[in-house]
Amino acid sequence: MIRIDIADLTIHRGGRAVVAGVTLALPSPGLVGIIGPNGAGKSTLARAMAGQPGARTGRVLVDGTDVATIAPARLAERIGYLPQTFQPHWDITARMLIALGARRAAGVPPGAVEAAIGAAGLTGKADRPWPSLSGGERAQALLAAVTVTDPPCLIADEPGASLDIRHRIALMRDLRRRGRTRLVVTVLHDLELATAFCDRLVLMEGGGVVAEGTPAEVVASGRLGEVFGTVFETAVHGGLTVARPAIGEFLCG
Ligand SMILES: Nc1ncnc2c1ncn2[C@@H]1O[C@H](COP(=O)(O)OP(=O)(O)OP(=O)(O)O)[C@@H](O)[C@H]1O
Repeated sequence: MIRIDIADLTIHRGGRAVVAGVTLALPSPGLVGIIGPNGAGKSTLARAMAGQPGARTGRVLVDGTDVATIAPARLAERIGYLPQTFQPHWDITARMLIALGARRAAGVPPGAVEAAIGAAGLTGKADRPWPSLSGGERAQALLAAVTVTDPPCLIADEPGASLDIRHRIALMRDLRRRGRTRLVVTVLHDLELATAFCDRLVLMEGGGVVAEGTPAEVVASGRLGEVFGTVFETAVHGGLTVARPAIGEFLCG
């Protein structure tokens, strides 16, 4: 189990606050989605949670300890961070990347790399040069490299961006399963999947948190349409509130 608390966090980039006075409590377990329009500060917040050093005011606490004071090796064992983009400029294969990921933590069982390759659907492709993998295959390999150690906390920035819909749904199911016993924080642009699968949502705009709670609470806040500048329709499936852009409104308008 792990707990991340963010206390009045402000991060400046390019002379302005791109994360502005954010206070959040993220207790484990659970799947938390960070949503918001482009430039809202989601990735900057996710990186700060993962311990990226840099000038800031306020604090990110991991189990009550300021993340800035935790040794990198210890942090790597506790938090797996999947960046939005990753472009190796050396010759690497998926197997090498996943094996490197496995070295972040002690006690990773023998066979974990092979199992992760299989679970990521990369059997037969794991020894190919990185550039020969498709965008979706690379995304699966990256996620496997981060989750191979089964960290108590996974922070993933748009992990499904290059996946087709079947794989995106499979990914969300996997994150939700992981979120039953771990803390999973993921930046998401697909609001339908975010509202359907996440336990909690954090809606950001202009560096601040404008709504936070269960998907039903965030939808009920009425801020989604305002923040994204679009019209949403909501549906309730089996007690879950799912929001999606009302595409029909635009086709007819
Ligand atoms: N080094 C930097 N210098 C200047 N501005 C920066 C820097 N890093 C980030 N920003 C700005 O900070 C804001 C927040 O960026 P961030 O990547 O956190 O947004 P985001 O919500 O993840 O966006 P997206 O959905 O487009 O990925 C953006 O306006 C970005 O241009």
